[in-house]
Amino acid sequence: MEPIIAVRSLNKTYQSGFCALKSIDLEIKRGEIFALLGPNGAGKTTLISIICGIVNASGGEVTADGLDILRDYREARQRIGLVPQELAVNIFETVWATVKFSRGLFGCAPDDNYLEQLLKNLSLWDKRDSTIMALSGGMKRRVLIAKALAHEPKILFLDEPTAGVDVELRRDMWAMIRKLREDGVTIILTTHYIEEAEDMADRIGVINKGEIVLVEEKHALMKQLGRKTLTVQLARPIARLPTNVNSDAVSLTQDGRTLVYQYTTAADDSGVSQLLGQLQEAGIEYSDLSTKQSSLEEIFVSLVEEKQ
Ligand SMILES: Nc1ncnc2c1ncn2[C@@H]1O[C@H](COP(=O)(O)OP(=O)(O)OP(=O)(O)O)[C@@H](O)[C@H]1O
Repeated sequence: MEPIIAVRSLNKTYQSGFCALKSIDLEIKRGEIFALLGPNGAGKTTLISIICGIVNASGGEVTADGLDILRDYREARQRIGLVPQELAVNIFETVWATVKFSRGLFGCAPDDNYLEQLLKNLSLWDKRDSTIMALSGGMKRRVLIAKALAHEPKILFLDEPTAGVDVELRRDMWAMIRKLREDGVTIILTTHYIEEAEDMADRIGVINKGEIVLVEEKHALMKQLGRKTLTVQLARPIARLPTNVNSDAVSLTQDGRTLVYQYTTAADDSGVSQLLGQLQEAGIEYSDLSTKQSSLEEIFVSLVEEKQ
């Protein structure tokens, strides 16, 4: 299937001479939730801004829903909704006027029923006659989402949608984003909250210093690069590791009560049963076993560090 967004050899050098994007190639699949992760200044906002037609690229090309973002600017832009990081609305306007104006801006026929439902979904219907100024921070963020969705885009970009949002609202927003995906909207989000990507994304792209470091299915990424730690609680403390256990892979805590073994989840044979067999051979009893999977955060940090 044709990707809904195709980015080819995209470069961006700002007027200052700073090269923010270096030959980016990226395809976004129809209907997916794609999370773009990267440290501060990696180029996430620059990339999104180019796709949305806010910043000009220095080279390369981008299509959205098969339309060239430069040649077919209006049509391509009509397919896209953007929730920016910062408030970009007239704070003296009401919520209702804001979304209505936004729909008109993209040349869509008025549809008050759609806008009513949209505001209801975002728990903003009661606030439709309030000015933006009179809303709480979380409500203002929801207005930005309503504004981005007012013209029924097929593609929604969310630039750090939940930064500075409380836990409850964050959970509501995640649920809403999933619902949009069910309705067929393709979602691209940037985030610093790795748990957000871990929880929601189908695929993850990592960008660092203007380069795409990796693009992968989330599950495959976690499987490939994931590490697991097995902790064995011993029934009685021991002074040193038994000689039949490989001391490169297994360590004993100082109090002699716990063994720690790290292994990769990609390998067919984890080595766990071998270790337990060796303990049995050496006559060492254990009282408990637990395993912990490395988080996406640990994977992400190691990926970015590798490239430093
Ligand atoms: N208008 C500009 N002129 C010059 N340099 C810029 C401009 N806008 C951004 N940059 C630089 O480009 C780089 C990428 O910035 P960008 O905002 O795309 O990063 P980001 O990944 O979105 O970061 P953050 O996570 O902090 O939002 C940064 O080094 C930034 O200083």
